[in-house]
Amino acid sequence: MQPVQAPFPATRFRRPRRTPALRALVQETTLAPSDFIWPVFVCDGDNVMDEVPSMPGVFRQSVDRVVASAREAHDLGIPAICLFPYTDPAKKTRDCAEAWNPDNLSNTATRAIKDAVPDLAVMTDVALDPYNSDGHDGFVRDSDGYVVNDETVEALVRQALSQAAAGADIIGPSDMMDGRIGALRTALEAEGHQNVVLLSYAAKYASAFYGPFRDAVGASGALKGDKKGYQMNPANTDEALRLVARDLTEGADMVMVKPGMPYLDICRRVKDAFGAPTFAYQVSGEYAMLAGAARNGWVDGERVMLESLMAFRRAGCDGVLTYFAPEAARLLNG
Ligand SMILES: NCc1[nH]cc(CCC(=O)O)c1CC(=O)O
Repeated sequence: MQPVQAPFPATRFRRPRRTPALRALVQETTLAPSDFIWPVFVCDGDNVMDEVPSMPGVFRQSVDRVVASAREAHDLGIPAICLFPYTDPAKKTRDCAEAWNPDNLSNTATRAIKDAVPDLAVMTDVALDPYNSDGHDGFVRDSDGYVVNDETVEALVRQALSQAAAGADIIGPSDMMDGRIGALRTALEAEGHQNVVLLSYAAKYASAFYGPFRDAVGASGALKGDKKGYQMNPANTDEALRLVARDLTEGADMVMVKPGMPYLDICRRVKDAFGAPTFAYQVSGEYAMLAGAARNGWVDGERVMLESLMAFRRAGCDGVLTYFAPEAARLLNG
């Protein structure tokens, strides 16, 4: 782009900023409820709404309540909901078998939502951490604590197939193992799930901003060590582009950058380089910062929320996973 402008006073940038009507005409980016995917935490029980202490305003919800939330999301114009299970610690094992139980919480909730609100897209998470007594996204090797890759990918395939069978529209592998997108795509094609969308967590960083999420799904206590052996180093950018290229080549339909706000440079580079549907995840720690400051009256909660979400769109994202989805949608709908 070659900006052309006359010298002052022929050019006055404040002219089109003078009134709301003029500002609306020159606005470059838009934000709408259709840009959101709403992540929700599912727990056992009936009529349970259990607030996550480090995420004020975010609740673990039993399946009946999640169905009500799904209906609410659909009514607000939010196209998709993303399920994260809070698994009973007694069901967490080293072989993570609960991950592909057809009747686990995630699959039960998926079926219930698709039954009640068929037009809402359901996204599910592929990774072993909610089911792993070691708290990791993959299997941990006894001898040295290494999170093994290829055996984990086999388990992720079983998990994803159970999610597809339950009716998931979008599957989001968040595990960062190598080769999983190709393995998932091959298995989905072979098992009759040709139309399941893969939204790859392609550039997922080893971030401290996931802390409140790990509380929400009960993984904090279980996790031994950190995830730096499979999630990305926050210092790297070129590697993110290589990962996105790799995942698109293996059959990802959409790609994600995670976390969001501290990584908008990555979003912009990914969108510019590939032009693929690009999403960012405004993660739990980002939510906690904004919602916590708002609760304390230190920032204007509604305005920082909408400004932060618009920033994702400005950075080139087609959409954003955000815990603010229903609140933001209500405001945007006026
Ligand atoms: N597979 C794990 C997973 N899937 C989504 C999140 C984080 C989401 C958030 O912080 O909001 C994480 C946490 C992690 O990698 O430890």
